[in-house]
Amino acid sequence: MKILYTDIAVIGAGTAGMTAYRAATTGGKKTLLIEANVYGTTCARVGCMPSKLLIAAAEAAHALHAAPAFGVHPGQVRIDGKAVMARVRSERDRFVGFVVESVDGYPAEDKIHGHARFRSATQLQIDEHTLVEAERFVIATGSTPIVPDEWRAAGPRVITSDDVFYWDDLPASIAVAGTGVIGLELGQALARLGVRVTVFGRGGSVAQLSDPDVLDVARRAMADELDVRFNTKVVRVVQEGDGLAVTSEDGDGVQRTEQFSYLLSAIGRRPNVHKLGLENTGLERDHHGIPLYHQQTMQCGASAIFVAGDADNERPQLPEAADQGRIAGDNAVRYPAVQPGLRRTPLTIAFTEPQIATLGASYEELCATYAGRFSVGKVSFENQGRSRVMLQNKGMLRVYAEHATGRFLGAEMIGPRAEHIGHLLSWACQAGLSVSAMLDMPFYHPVVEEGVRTALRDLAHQLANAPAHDCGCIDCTPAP
Ligand SMILES: Cc1cc2nc3c(=O)[nH]c(=O)nc-3n(C[C@H](O)[C@H](O)[C@H](O)COP(=O)(O)OP(=O)(O)OC[C@H]3O[C@@H](n4cnc5c(N)ncnc54)[C@H](O)[C@@H]3O)c2cc1C
Ligand SMILES: NC(=O)c1ccc[n+]([C@@H]2O[C@H](COP(=O)([O-])OP(=O)(O)OC[C@H]3O[C@@H](n4cnc5c(N)ncnc54)[C@H](O)[C@@H]3O)[C@@H](O)[C@H]2O)c1
Repeated sequence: MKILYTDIAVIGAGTAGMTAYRAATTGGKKTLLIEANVYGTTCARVGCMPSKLLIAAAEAAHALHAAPAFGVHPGQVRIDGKAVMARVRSERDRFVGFVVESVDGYPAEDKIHGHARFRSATQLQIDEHTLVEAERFVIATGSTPIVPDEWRAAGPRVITSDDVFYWDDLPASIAVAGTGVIGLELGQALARLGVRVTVFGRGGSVAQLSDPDVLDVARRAMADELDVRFNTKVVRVVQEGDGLAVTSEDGDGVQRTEQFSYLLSAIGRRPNVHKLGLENTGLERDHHGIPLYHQQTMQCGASAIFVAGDADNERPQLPEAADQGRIAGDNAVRYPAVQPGLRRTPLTIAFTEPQIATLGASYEELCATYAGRFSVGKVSFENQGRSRVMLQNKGMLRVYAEHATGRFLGAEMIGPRAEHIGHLLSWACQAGLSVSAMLDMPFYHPVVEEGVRTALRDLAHQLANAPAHDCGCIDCTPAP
């Protein structure tokens, strides 16, 4: 076996790994980037970009469907599934091309192809061909969609989001298991493109939401348009002809078997920390097998091993993979004199319609750590002026602030323009603004942001006139 010596070895050439590699080489260290699969990143190849391309097509179809309510009649609408998927794939390939071009620019001697596995805290084995001796390591191995074995046994019609973006036509029907971000984004987009879709949620969760009031509105908003069945689990999947028979069971134990072309397993993603030989490193790990690490330095214990991106499962989103990769790469260079890097205010956006955003501390986190010490303000978008003008008057925003100081802590929402409102509020949160300082900011008219002002006014009123928010017994309600 070939033996290579290097300062830093980065495992995984996704967003986190590429950012770590660039930080490490910029820091003047000899660095190897090891990738088991094809280059191009999850985000560009099968994640953020192709999913948003599919959603963009779905929005175009939906705009035509919604037009008659404004007195605009587009006539017969025809969705050409082959053309939809051709654009998704060709634009996706363009984005992937840019990433591959970047990797092509890295010196050939810095890149190794193969599956990396720790043999010790200083040595990796790559497949059966190479041993890498390194002083420092960055684990940036990403995550993999979860598919229960009993579903997988039903054959190739049980798929994950990875498969959708390789279709060359839209299917007739699909069952989606999971009401997380992937299940709802893809389920709604496919339904808008004329596919018969049923989404099964084993509980009542909706994407990343935890606030019970927002969740309640979100469940209704999703069910208004989509066949989404909460508290209904998939209990059996059997191949039948060239499709599947999917049996589900609702909260009353009533079972129902229906036929679909596919079942999309969207029940979460598992960090790729297994089959990595972490047991040979001496690192302390949590019950998922993820090494314990410091959230500001990304360092695993006091070791020379750092972790970044979906692999640590802390905030599995693209901007986080980039931030964490940079911090891990910088600190691998500085090791042992590691430094805290910039971790930003948490922000998540689901590109459903209405969009869903959370930022800062979630309601669930506040109830766990701030119970009785925060206040809540809210607005419904039902009668919000601009939202009604656009016929997008669905949703709710709840905003949170520290009771003693009025400092803004976070928000959860489903509603129009949530991708922009999420940014606006997360910037206020990171800047440490108080609710009164936020209310001093300009608000134009007529804009959806006037709804944000209504929620903040309500929050200011709660801060001044009401006792701090009592979360009640959140343990008494069933888990989503
Ligand atoms: C359908 C979908 C939609 C999404 N939409 C969004 C969105 O809109 N916005 C957003 O912010 N985020 C979104 N995400 C999440 C985002 O894509 C991920 O958080 C991000 O891509 C993770 O980057 P990463 O570098 O951690 O992992 P990856 O890009 O997956 O990179 C990990 C790499 O490590 C390699 N690897 C694994 N194990 C080994 C090993 N042992 N040896 C060598 N190589 C190995 C893998 O082959 C892979 O190339 C979406 C994800 C999905 C699936
Ligand atoms: N817009 C975005 O930023 C975006 C889009 C897509 C994905 N992502 C990232 O990808 C990650 C993974 O997404 P996801 O939707 O797969 O996971 P998720 O964790 O968001 O949701 C999984 C859902 O499946 C349910 N579930 C779990 N086990 C189940 C089972 N056995 N049967 C039925 N339901 C079950 C869970 O209750 C949950 O509602 C997300 O955490 C997110 O960070 C982000």
